[in-house]
Amino acid sequence: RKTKKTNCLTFYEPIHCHFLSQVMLVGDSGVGKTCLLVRFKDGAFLAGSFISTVGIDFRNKVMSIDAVKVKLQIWDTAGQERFRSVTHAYYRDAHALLLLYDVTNKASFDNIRAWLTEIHEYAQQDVVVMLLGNKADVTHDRVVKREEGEKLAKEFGVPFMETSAKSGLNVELAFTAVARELKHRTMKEPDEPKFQLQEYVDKEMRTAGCCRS
Ligand SMILES: Nc1nc2c(ncn2[C@@H]2O[C@H](COP(=O)(O)OP(=O)(O)OP(=O)(O)O)[C@@H](O)[C@H]2O)c(=O)[nH]1
Repeated sequence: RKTKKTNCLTFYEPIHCHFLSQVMLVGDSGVGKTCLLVRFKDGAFLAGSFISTVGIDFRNKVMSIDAVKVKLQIWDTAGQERFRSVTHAYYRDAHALLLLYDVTNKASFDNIRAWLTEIHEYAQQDVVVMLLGNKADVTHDRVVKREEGEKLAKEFGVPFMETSAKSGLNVELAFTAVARELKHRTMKEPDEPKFQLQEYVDKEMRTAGCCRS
């Protein structure tokens, strides 16, 4: 039996099943969007001087979710204000948005409300949004507590976790969770319950024994 939106043969050949999803990284300049993507794609950290993204860049990564191949096309957007009109044009086609702030930069956290307004204005209504507090490896210069991130995410009804492109903390998990949500939305049976993204990440973090104090 073929599913409607994909070319998946769900019962007979699940491994041949695949679909493409667009995931967009957004947030202020310098929060670590490019580094998060490089960590996810190549397993490395871009140390050294900070080169700001110009316009938009993208990379693909195929993930296997329950024997289904989910190809993520990940768009790394420029956080700088002067490229905003370029990024606006891409929102409409995004299936998921990873919205980042930097836990060592209060302004990047305060700007999350403005980013969410912009998402509301330009993205599809049912877009998956996840808030990420990046640079969680930094201890001495941290100015945004994890609880503050959780509170803001709750207020806007979006899932949340802290990440570190430097140490790799929760990077794979953030993309896996989004890929699972997208796979679920695309392939779910009518009577199947909704995928609970926050529950999934909390459970995975508990299993890994990390990140919740
Ligand atoms: N300690 C630490 N530094 C990080 C982390 N992620 C990124 N950085 C540093 O933060 C700076 C900015 O990272 P980028 O990934 O280029 O930031 P960006 O959000 O892509 O910036 P724009 O392209 O201007 O939008 C770089 O100097 C990185 O080395 C992290 O998780 N921990």
